[in-house]
Amino acid sequence: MSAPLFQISDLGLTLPDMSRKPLLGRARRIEILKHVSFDLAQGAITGIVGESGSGKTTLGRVLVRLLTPTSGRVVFKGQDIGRLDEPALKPLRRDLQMIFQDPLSSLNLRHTVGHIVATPLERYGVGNARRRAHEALERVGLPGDFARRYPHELSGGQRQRVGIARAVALEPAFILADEVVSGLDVSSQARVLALLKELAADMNLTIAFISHDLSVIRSLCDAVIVLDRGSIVEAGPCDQVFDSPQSAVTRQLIDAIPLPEVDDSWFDRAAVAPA
Ligand SMILES: Nc1ncnc2c1ncn2[C@@H]1O[C@H](COP(=O)(O)OP(=O)(O)OP(=O)(O)O)[C@@H](O)[C@H]1O
Repeated sequence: MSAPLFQISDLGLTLPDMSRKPLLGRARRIEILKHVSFDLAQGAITGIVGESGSGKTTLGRVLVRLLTPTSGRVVFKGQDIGRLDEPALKPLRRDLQMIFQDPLSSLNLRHTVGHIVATPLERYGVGNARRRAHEALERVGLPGDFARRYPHELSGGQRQRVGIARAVALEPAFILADEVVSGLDVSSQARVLALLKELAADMNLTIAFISHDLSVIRSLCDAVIVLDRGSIVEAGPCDQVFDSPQSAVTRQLIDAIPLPEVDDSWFDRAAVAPA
């Protein structure tokens, strides 16, 4: 088995508490992440779940080093990126990509889709940026004339594909996907999830997938981490955690999964169906 892409040990993060008036001019600090330790296996999709405010997004932002940990180690490809300054991080940034929840706010609406996907490639000095952008768009199922369109001319699912194309065009080692299907209808959700699964397998991509929707996590992820108030309460292979949850927090989250909607016609069909 290959070494984990990420090894996180005893990670802690405190931030100034902006919700309260600073005492003597200094904001009180609050502990957002506490003693967080886990590995992310190379090529695996790991779900990060937990109630609102449990620290999912904060943890994700530490993984892509948008936030600097206060304590502990965040070892990525053998280097503790929590300790690196921006110049030292620069060569690693291409490997650490993000896909956002709301593609409309993360895409520059004044530019064509082709330009949006090509821009990071140009910034990293990748040759043939335009051609590679077209290839990335084809890879996510947006061929031909999509490169010439503008984000407002696309559906929500198509816009999310542009965000995915922009990330995968850089051929990163890791993608953080934070609530990326929450804004989509059920069939677009299913198509985007299938695409992520296919890309992870084809490109040996490691993905951390943050979601409040456990049914989505179950259908997509290999492993899952359950957070509660900034700490991990349970982690393991997805089937194991869902089939025999060990923590009360996990059980509550699983119990809260809504049952699929069943209308009257379902009962009619069930009544006439052979046993
Ligand atoms: N910049 C910040 N300054 C102070 N507190 C913060 C900051 N960012 C987040 N927090 C707090 O940290 C905690 C974790 O927030 P985070 O956004 O990571 O949770 P989450 O699990 O992603 O929640 P949600 O599912 O609602 O998005 C929350 O209590 C939040 O209020």
